[in-house]
Amino acid sequence: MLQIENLEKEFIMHIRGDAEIEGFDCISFSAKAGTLIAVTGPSGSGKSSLLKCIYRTYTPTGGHTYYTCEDGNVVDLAVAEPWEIIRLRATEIGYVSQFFSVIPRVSAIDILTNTQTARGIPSKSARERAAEYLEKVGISPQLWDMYPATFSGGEKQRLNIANALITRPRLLLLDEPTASLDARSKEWVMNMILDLKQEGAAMVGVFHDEIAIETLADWRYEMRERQMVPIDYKMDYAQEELAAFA
Ligand SMILES: Nc1ncnc2c1ncn2[C@@H]1O[C@H](COP(=O)(O)OP(=O)(O)OP(=O)(O)O)[C@@H](O)[C@H]1O
Repeated sequence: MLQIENLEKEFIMHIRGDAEIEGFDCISFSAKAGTLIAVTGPSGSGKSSLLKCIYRTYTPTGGHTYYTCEDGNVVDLAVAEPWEIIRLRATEIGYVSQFFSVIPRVSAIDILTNTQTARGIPSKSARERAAEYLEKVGISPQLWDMYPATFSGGEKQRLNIANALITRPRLLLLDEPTASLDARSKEWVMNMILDLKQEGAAMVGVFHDEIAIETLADWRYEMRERQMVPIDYKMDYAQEELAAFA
């Protein structure tokens, strides 16, 4: 469903005399329907930038991100027109950011309701589903009509995840979805991610949490020296590729 070929990103800082900051180089991997690719690696190695390049928050410097749409068409997200990216984000591709930017003066239940009505779902069923998802991620009913600006970090993160999952995306990008969650919240969130995976979604997620990786990931890569190296013992070819890299 997602085939990434030689994707690269370099940041040119025009206001700093065109200084170059290295992102990543020559990244290739694929994510099939119903699988999750976990990306690990040290801080600053380019993990979030990779997800942002796939989602096209950042424009890659080179390479391809072939995505097979629900209608069977293949779109190269790396070079697709902005209108196409907006359309796919509205219908098929979800993203859970590392930090949730709260919409001011919109309640938690309205955020989840609006996400669905914007996709044409009637408001009554959208609201019912919003309540169901708030319950699933363990947000107390007394908070449903509150503004998330006052929520704890973990509550904001759970709302963030519910907001991405409620649209049932076919491709989901997750940037440290279980960071800042306690064990119980982590379990709720992991179960919801597993449900979506079983429905056939393809996922790429940045993780630091070993339990989440063990529970959710089918393939595991590490960002090392600007490249993505397979490190999962479950993968037959991983050792070979690792040997070639060393
Ligand atoms: N918009 C940007 N402009 C310039 N440099 C950027 C930008 N975004 C990221 N970078 C740089 O790219 C490098 C990789 O950053 P990135 O956020 O992708 O790392 P990361 O592996 O996700 O780190 P962490 O685990 O700490 O979140 C860093 O050196 C960062 O400063």
